[in-house]
Amino acid sequence: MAALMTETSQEGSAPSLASKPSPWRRVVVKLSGEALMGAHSHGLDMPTLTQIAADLSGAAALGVEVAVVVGGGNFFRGIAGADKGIERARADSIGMLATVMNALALEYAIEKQGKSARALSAVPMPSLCEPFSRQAALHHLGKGRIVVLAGGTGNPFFTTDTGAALRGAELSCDLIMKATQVDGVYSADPKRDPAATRYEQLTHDEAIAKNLAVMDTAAFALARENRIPIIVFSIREPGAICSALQGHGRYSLVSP
Ligand SMILES: Nc1ncnc2c1ncn2[C@@H]1O[C@H](COP(=O)(O)OP(=O)(O)OP(=O)(O)O)[C@@H](O)[C@H]1O
Ligand SMILES: O=c1ccn([C@@H]2O[C@H](COP(=O)(O)O)[C@@H](O)[C@H]2O)c(=O)[nH]1
Repeated sequence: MAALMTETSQEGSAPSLASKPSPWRRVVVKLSGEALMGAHSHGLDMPTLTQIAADLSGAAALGVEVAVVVGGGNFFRGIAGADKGIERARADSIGMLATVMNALALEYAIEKQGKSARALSAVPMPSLCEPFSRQAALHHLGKGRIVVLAGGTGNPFFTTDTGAALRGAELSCDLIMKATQVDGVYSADPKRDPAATRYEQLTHDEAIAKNLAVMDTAAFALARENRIPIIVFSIREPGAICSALQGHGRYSLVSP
């Protein structure tokens, strides 16, 4: 396990995780729904799903217990539905269903890699997958299975970022890995502001105070309260999850 915390410097200028006193034992990966659509404008791209499933399997092979909270932005976001006139709580229900679709696809793709996986949903739908419970998740993690968590928190008016922070806390994860479209936390949304500058390291307090919207405030606050560090990195790079776990690659570290 200590091998995960390599003493070598990273390829980029991101901060070293090598100084963390204990190695990563259990992590929660927040996987953007949009990451699953590849070059398409929505939906699932099988080669991309396969690549991410291989990366997650590789992470488990490093000896890390891996839980994945999957987003739904490739299919539906509640806020977008509300903008079109759907009552927000109802729109969020549709959004949560989107995350279940992604979780089922990801569970399948991981199993195709020869790695055992279990999808657990915060919105019970037992004919499709197991309902989420802390006990069930810990049981599967203990068996070495990759746990794919669907439905976010199970409640409207939240996002899967908050779901990841919540599951990170209740499953005693020692790291939240935000696998997204950008390679770190910026001073502003880099997709909208080309002058935005990238942080190598910052605190939860700074992320909240400066309203850095790569994750929502509730997620940053929950992680801060439970003293869980977050790394933000681009999932577009093949093997990005394994690299980040080994302290390589480009990421921003958010820590207490
Ligand atoms: N300060 C910032 N630093 C970095 N990215 C930011 C910042 N502010 C906004 N963003 C945007 O946040 C996005 C990531 O969060 P977003 O919530 O959109 O996606 P997600 O939660 O990863 O996944 P999903 O596709 O499932 O909704 C980035 O792609 C980036 O454009
Ligand atoms: O706890 C939650 C998590 C998610 N939702 C709804 O699902 C969509 C998709 O999730 P993303 O985090 O945006 O990928 C989200 O927009 C919400 O509508 C939810 O209601 N509760």
